[in-house]
Amino acid sequence: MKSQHYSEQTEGTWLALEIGNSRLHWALFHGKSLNCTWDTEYLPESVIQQLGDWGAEEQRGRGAEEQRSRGSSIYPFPFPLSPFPFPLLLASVVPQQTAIWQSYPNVRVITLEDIPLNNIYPTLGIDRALALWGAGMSWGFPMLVIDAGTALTFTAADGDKNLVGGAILPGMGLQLASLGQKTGQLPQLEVEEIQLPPRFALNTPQAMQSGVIYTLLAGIKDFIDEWWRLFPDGKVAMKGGDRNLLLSYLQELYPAIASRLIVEPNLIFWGMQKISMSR
Ligand SMILES: Nc1ncnc2c1ncn2[C@@H]1O[C@H](COP(=O)(O)OP(=O)(O)O)[C@@H](O)[C@H]1O
Ligand SMILES: CC(C)(COP(=O)(O)O)[C@@H](O)C(=O)NCCC(=O)O
Ligand SMILES: [K+]
Repeated sequence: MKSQHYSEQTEGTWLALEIGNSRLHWALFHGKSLNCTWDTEYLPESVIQQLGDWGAEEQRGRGAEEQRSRGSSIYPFPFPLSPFPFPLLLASVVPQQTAIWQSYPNVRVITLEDIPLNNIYPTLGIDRALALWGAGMSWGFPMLVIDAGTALTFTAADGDKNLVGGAILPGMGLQLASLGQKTGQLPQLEVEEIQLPPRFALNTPQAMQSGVIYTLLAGIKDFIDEWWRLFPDGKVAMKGGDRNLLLSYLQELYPAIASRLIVEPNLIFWGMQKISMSR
């Protein structure tokens, strides 16, 4: 569990949770200021229920630190929380997970209605809408967001905050995993922080890496080229667990594109911040 600096201030403190298809993404806010972020695995339902119990214990005067040592070993916070439970703003693209988080004592689930983009279609992923809103409101529209997560998504809005649309494809991890799972002879590979593989590979793992990486990069370049043809001054922001690896490859293969990218892991949290401020 990786965390940034945490300060001991609790006034107007709230938690933001984005539930992706691979893991949970957390942020702690004091009012509108983002204090720290961290990622965890999905939590067992019993732990989520325990969070409410911890809140009650806290009110009876037991410290969160003590609860952490007594309680479950799966304590989801990189610091003691007190007073607890903080209000939780939740955005999820995993309905089963959304359902089990309803037991959290003070939760508000963000829906597409909360996001002031025009032309949204009803099944648009809330993570895509929030990231686009957070990026556009922070860096300006027109904005194209590339989310290099479980799925790799492109999501764009024009200068009037109208959704232009986007695209969805399997992310790097998913492409490698599906090759391993759906074939008889290909190994299970995971995303590794490796140098660009040889384009024409002479062994199986490198052939899989070459195929996935070079076609992914060519596809990203093609979408960005088309975006700039439509919106020459349009901005491009990239987020998601594979963003840094993809950025390093883009810097090597397409430096002119890489130099114009805004790479920012917290786009969804900026979107949540804007929404929480306008309520
Ligand atoms: N600790 C980790 N757990 C899972 N995925 C990780 C981790 N660190 C890096 N990744 C990369 O992040 C990608 C998933 O991106 P992420 O933005 O976390 O997904 P999601 O938001 O869909 O849950 C995977 O393809 C993987 O390569
Ligand atoms: C495309 C997604 C699966 C991406 O999820 P992620 O990889 O970020 O976990 C998610 O945004 C989703 O379920 N979208 C609904 C369909 C749509 O956006 O059109
Ligand atoms: K995501």
